[in-house]
Amino acid sequence: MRLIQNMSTIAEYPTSECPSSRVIKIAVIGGSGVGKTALVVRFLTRRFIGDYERNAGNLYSREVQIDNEQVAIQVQDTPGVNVSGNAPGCFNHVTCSIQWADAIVLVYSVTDQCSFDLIGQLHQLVVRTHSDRSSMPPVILLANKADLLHVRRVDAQQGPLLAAALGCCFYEVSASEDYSQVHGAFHRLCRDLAKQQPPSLPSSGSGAATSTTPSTTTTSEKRRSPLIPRPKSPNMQDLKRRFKQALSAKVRTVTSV
Ligand SMILES: Nc1nc2c(ncn2[C@@H]2O[C@H](COP(=O)(O)OP(=O)(O)OP(=O)(O)O)[C@@H](O)[C@H]2O)c(=O)[nH]1
Repeated sequence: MRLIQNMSTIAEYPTSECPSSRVIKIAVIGGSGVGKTALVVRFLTRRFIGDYERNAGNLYSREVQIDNEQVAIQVQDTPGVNVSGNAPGCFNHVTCSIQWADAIVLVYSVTDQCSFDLIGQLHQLVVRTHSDRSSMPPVILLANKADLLHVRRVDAQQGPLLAAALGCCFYEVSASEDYSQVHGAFHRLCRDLAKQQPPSLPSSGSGAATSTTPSTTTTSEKRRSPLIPRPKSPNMQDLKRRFKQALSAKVRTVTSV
């Protein structure tokens, strides 16, 4: 029960009610099962939760302190992309999330060579999606599941080489074992973004995605089309339900031992 209450600290703010002057939007993209949800939840709550249903795309928000400034972070978790091809809805969601975001986190798992091979294509998608803009959003590359050494399939050198080729920062992390690595990667991205964006007035409605009042939009929002739909509405009920499921599964395991 306490855990579930703590989850409410991932607060959601319709942007009009957001107390922060700055809103940072991050999209997390990668292959299926690479640990995108685990990473997002780890960053936002410090907790690792092992059991997730396949993610259809949830938006998480919370307030964090960056360089003595209160910043609202919105993180869009996107459906996993498959090498074998996804339903068009998945690509629409991913593309939409890329359009919406101020920064992109590309994720692969060190246990899954296919997820590594996908990164080049996903980076291309980011480049194409932002081709009409003057600048690319900052991108970082995360190699997740570093704790699973015995089933590693992607060499440790491959990640940094790919990141250098793509011109982005690289972090090898483990959502399950090490909070500080995960926090370090996301926090650095937020700091870089916060430096780029001047503090702005709270934006209207649900942000860039649905803004129809250019006079109140932020600098980063001005770059974006008002026609871009917001990827997917926040769904805390869904997250709390998953939390309950994970907890009751653990209780069942304990009582059956
Ligand atoms: N050992 C280990 N397992 C992890 C790690 N991160 C995630 N997992 C596990 O990997 C599985 C998939 O994690 P998710 O966070 O659901 O992955 P996802 O990328 O959101 O998956 P989709 O929603 O299907 O695309 C879960 O069983 C997690 O417990 C990690 O760092 N180490």
